[in-house]
Parts: sequence; structure tokens; C-alpha cells
Amino acid sequence: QQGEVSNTPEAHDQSYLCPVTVGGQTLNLDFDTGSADLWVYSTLMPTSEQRGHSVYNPDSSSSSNAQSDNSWTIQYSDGSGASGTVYADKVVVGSVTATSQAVEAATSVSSAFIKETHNDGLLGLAFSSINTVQPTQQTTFFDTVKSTLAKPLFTAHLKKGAPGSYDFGYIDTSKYTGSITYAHVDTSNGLWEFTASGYAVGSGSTVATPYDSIADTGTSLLYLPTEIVAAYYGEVNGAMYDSSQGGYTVPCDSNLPDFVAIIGGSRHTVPGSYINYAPISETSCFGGIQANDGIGHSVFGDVFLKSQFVVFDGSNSPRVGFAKQ
Ligand SMILES: O[C@H]1CN[C@@H](c2nc(-c3ccc(C(F)(F)F)cc3)no2)C1
Repeated sequence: QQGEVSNTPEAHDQSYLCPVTVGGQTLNLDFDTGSADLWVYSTLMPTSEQRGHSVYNPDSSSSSNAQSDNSWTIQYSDGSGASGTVYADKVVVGSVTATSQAVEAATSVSSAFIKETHNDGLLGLAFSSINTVQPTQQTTFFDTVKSTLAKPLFTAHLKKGAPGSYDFGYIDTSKYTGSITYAHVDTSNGLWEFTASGYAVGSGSTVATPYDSIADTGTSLLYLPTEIVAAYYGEVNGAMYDSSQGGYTVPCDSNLPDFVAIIGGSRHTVPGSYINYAPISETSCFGGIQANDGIGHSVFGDVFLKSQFVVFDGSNSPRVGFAKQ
């Protein structure tokens, strides 16, 4: 099988949500290549916490089966999280169907989620080795359907301020220009982890330096090593590290330089305009590139990914591919 599902950006492209049917009920989920749990808002949550969201009601699904011995709890890198119990149910993404997918029904979600009223849960697309269900670890939607897909891969086509798509099982050559360059993926941390080999700022010369990175659709910004971030904002008049904002800010009227990442031996360019992320005040804007301090690797989040067509190849030799949109 193969199929395509649309994604729609939230404000500032902070996240991208996709319609998914779970037991015949449609919810809008945040597809996250940085985690491996498919969890949903549910009728098991306090009614007040359900308000404003679409929720999964396992009792009204004719295909749900409770996995009563299993539970889950997940923490995201921003400190938000959720926890709950587990059902097996039919999950459909585009036209791709998992007849029996672990659906992690939330009984509790952190406050940060409650106010994201368009977000009804997450669909993890990292490797199943980091799924949090205990005592019996479960597979991601991609791993559940992988053997039934025409090709064992999915692609991400995120756009700046406009709907895009995720495709499962095939590469749509109309969604990119030029060629796709691939980088080997190290799956030992359960992530789409690869090594970028250099960078350039604007029309500056390429700096060859390897940096361990992940492709993470669930992260909004581009997090890079501190020396690369300093080199970037060193080219921006009025850029500053503002500890009260927790990162670099730029004057909103800046003409920002492009950022080029060298991956798979090719140049992959983020337009400077993508790096003016969101207004903080009348004149100050938050930078889309920030330091990866404390994360342990660089994170190629949506600020970068929305400039590329990205292939997540789950074959026996996993790899990530990037092409210009
Ligand atoms: O953990 C890493 C795995 N991928 C990144 C990720 N972070 C979230 C997230 C989504 C929504 C929210 C909230 F709604 F604002 F609460 C918070 C975090 N989703 O993927 C980071």
C-alpha cells in the first residue's frame, strides 16, 4: 500500500498537524520523527482537559481492544509530556491502514498541550526502540505498516506558512527539484541521526566541520553547535543573545543571511527569511537558529525541514535524504 496525508502548519509554523482516523474517529496529530509513541487525547482524561480538542473514545470504536496491562508516559525535550493507557485499534493515515496499531490513550497531559487546542496528540515516526509503552513495548505506525508499503520509507514535505504533505511508501518526484542526497542514519539512539559535514553563512565560504544531528519534524527550530550559531548571528547587525528570551533575537527588519548545511556532500540552503522566526516585540524577533546546548546533538527541526523535501528511508540500511523543494 501507499498514501499521502496533508499537513497544516500552526502559527509561525510552530508545528504541523495531520488528520488521522483512529477507530473511525478523526483527530489532528503532530507527526514527530523525534519520538516513537502514537498518543491521543481521549475520553479517559478529565473533561476540562478535553475541552477544545477532538478526543478518542475507545468505547465508541467497534475495533478497539484494550491492552489493560500496558501503560505509557512520555516527556518531550521542552519538558511537556503526557501519560495513559493503551488500546489496539485501526489507524488510517491518508489511505495507509494499520489494522491493529497501538493507540496510546492519554489519561493526563501537561499544561503546555492543553492550550494547543488544534493538537489532539502525536504520531511518533522515530524508531520503535524508543517507544515508551511498558511492560510490552509497541511499534510506531510506520513500523506497523512498513512491510506492507510499496517501499519501506516515508517523506516529509513541510512548507513555510502553507499546507504540505507526508507520503508513505513512495517518493513523489513532483515535490522536489534536482537530486536527493542521502546521509547514513545511526539508529542506536532510536532517532533519525546523521552527521552533517559543514556549513556556510550567506555567501561566505564553506566551513568543513562534522556535527551529529537528527531530523526532527516535531521540533520547530534549527538547533546547532554554539560556534556555528555565533558565526551566523555574527553576520547580523543588532543580533543578540537575550537570556530573558532564552535565545538569540534579531531586529525584525533584518535582511538575514541564508544558512547552508552540508549534508551528504551537498549544500542544503535555508533562506534567511525562514530564520526570522516570530515577533517578540515591535522591533525584536526570535531567531530560527538557536544553540544546541544541553541537547547532545544538533536538531534539524521545521525551520530547516520546510526548505527541503525529506526522505526517511527505513530500509535495512536506514538513511535520510534531502532535496530542494
Ligand atoms: O522531544 C523531542 C521530540 N521531537 C520534539 C517534539 N516536541 C513536541 C511537542 C509538541 C507539542 C508540545 C506542546 F503542545 F506545546 F505541549 C510540546 C512538544 N513534539 O515533538 C522534541
